[in-house]
Parts: sequence; structure tokens; C-alpha cells
Amino acid sequence: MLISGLGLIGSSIARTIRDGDRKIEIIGSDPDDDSAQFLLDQQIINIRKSFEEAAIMADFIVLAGPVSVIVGQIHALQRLSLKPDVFITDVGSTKKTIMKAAQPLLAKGINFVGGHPMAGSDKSGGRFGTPNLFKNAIYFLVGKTQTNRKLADYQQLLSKSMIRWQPITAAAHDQLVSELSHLPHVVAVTLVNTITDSLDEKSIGLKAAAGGFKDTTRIAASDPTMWTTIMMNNTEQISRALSQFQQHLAKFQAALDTHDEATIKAFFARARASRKSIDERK
Ligand SMILES: NC(=O)c1ccc[n+]([C@@H]2O[C@H](COP(=O)([O-])OP(=O)(O)OC[C@H]3O[C@@H](n4cnc5c(N)ncnc54)[C@H](O)[C@@H]3O)[C@@H](O)[C@H]2O)c1
Ligand SMILES: O=C(O)C(=O)C[C@]1(C(=O)O)C=C[C@@H](O)C=C1
Repeated sequence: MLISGLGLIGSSIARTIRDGDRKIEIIGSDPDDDSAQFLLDQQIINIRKSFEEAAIMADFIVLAGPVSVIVGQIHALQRLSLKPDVFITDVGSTKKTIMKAAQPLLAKGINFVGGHPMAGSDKSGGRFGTPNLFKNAIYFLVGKTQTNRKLADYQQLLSKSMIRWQPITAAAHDQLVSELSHLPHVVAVTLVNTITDSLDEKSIGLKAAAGGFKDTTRIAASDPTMWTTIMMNNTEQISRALSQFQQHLAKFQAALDTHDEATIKAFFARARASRKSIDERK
């Protein structure tokens, strides 16, 4: 098993697999010495190798770098002599560009299924992964086929996490996550930047932030590199989601400006019912 990208998600996959099967050999590949050495010391990975060296000997390859790196590695895999029954998957937060890059691999009969676990954190790096990160989480699968025996083996390796596997098309995935994950990220980041500008000169400023501000903006502390590549790979859908958001914001502002109390309350009541239903469904 090769895991390329030993950050939050790659190391959490490694930890989950290691927890379920002490004997499996996990080869880690990552240019970051700190994450790789930490995972070697903790015996979460067995050995560290270069991507090319490890890919040709692997039965399973999990691509867990930033989305742009995943796309580049899928292209690189086309030029390598891989094991004929290798199973390749990824964990990237967007799926259209990744599945497009995988077309030549699929055309050669190589087993590739796109993946995206809907769990994470604002922390990055291999030290922050946990074996529980994917507990009960939705895990999207793109390009799943009936005859994909090795996908079942991969799912078995992660079975301790009680993952909720969810097949989806790449287009439907990118549209859904543009609303559920990418728009919230842009909103949180914009909120922090707006407030930072206006509080700049004041003495207490951001230090006075309590639960409301912290809860709404936790994800703004995430890694800029990872999130920039997510944005670059789903521009159209995120822009569309932002337009919808702006329309809702404009309606709310109009209600404020006209002291339309009923509309403001209806706005809040609708959101409350929707937000509460998420926790009730769990
Ligand atoms: N963080 C989340 O909440 C979350 C959730 C689900 C999916 N994802 C996706 O998972 C992937 C990894 O995200 P993360 O949160 O683990 O990020 P991270 O920053 O914690 O880890 C990324 C790792 O990739 C490594 N890397 C960079 N270039 C590489 C290369 N050429 N070869 C091998 N490794 C390389 C980095 O050194 C780093 O260790 C991203 O594609 C992201 O979109 C993230
Ligand atoms: O919980 C967080 O901190 C996350 O950002 C996780 C989160 C999200 O919910 O948007 C981030 C990116 C992913 O691709 C999936 C999950």
C-alpha cells in the first residue's frame, strides 16, 4: 500500500488502516521530512520511498496530496509500469479535473476510483491525523463499477471507521461540495478578512471574539495552499454558489434597511430548522 501525501488526510488513512491491520506494509511518500519521520517513528508507516519507486511495487495507491499534486501524479502514473491489478484512488476535495486526468489510466484498464472523505480539520500535516477522523463520515466514490473487487478490499481496510460510502458522479460531487464546503470556506475567510480590516486599530479587537465568531470562522485557519488548489479546480461552481449567496445577502440587507422585522425573523427561522435537521439526522 502506497500513501502519497502524509498530511492530515493521508496520515489519517494510514492510521485507520494500521489500526485495522497491524501487518499491512504501508509505504509513505511525501517531500515533507517532518510528517514522514513522525509517521515512521510512530510506526504508522513502515518505510518512506519516492513516489515513482513505490508506485511500481504497490497493490494499492492512495493519492493524498493537494488536488494539483494529485492531478500531476495521475499523469505521471500513466508513464510507469504499474502492477496490472493495482487499485488507485485519491482523497481530493474536487473530482471533475481528477477524473478527467484519470481517463487515460482507465482507458488502459487500470483500476482507478475517485474518492473524497467528508471529514477533515483546519489543521494540516501528519502529526494532526487521527484514526477516528472518518468515523461515520460520508465518503464519496466516483467511477465505482460493479466489478471493482479491489475497491471492496480498500473499503475493508477502512472498515473500522464505519464509513458511509456514497457513489456520485464527478459533476454532481463538485456542485454539491461547492455549496457544502467551498462556499462556507470563502464566506469564513471573507468574514475574517472583513472584521480584521475594521478592527485593526482597536485595542481589544479580535481578542474579544467569542463562540459565535470562532464557530463561524474556524476553517479560515486552514492551509492556504490546499484551499487555493481546491478553488482553482472548481471555479465555476464556487462562483455560481457565491452569486446565490450574494442574492440572499442582498435580500437580508434590504429587509434590514426597510426595518422589515417579519422577513428578518422568517430568514432566521428557516435557517434554524435547516441547521438543526443536520444534527437530528445523525
Ligand atoms: N483537510 C481537510 O479537511 C480535507 C478533507 C477531505 C479531503 N481533503 C483533501 O485531501 C488532500 C490532502 O489534504 P490534507 O488536509 O491532508 O493536507 P495537508 O497539507 O495536511 O497534507 C498534504 C500533504 O501533501 C504533501 N505533498 C505536497 N506535495 C507532494 C508531492 N508532490 N508528493 C507527495 N506529497 C506531497 C505535503 O507535504 C503534505 O504533507 C487534499 O487534496 C484535500 O483537498 C482535505
Ligand atoms: O472540518 C473541517 O475543518 C473541514 O474543513 C472539512 C471539510 C469541510 O467540511 O469543508 C474540508 C474540506 C473537505 O474536502 C471536506 C471536509
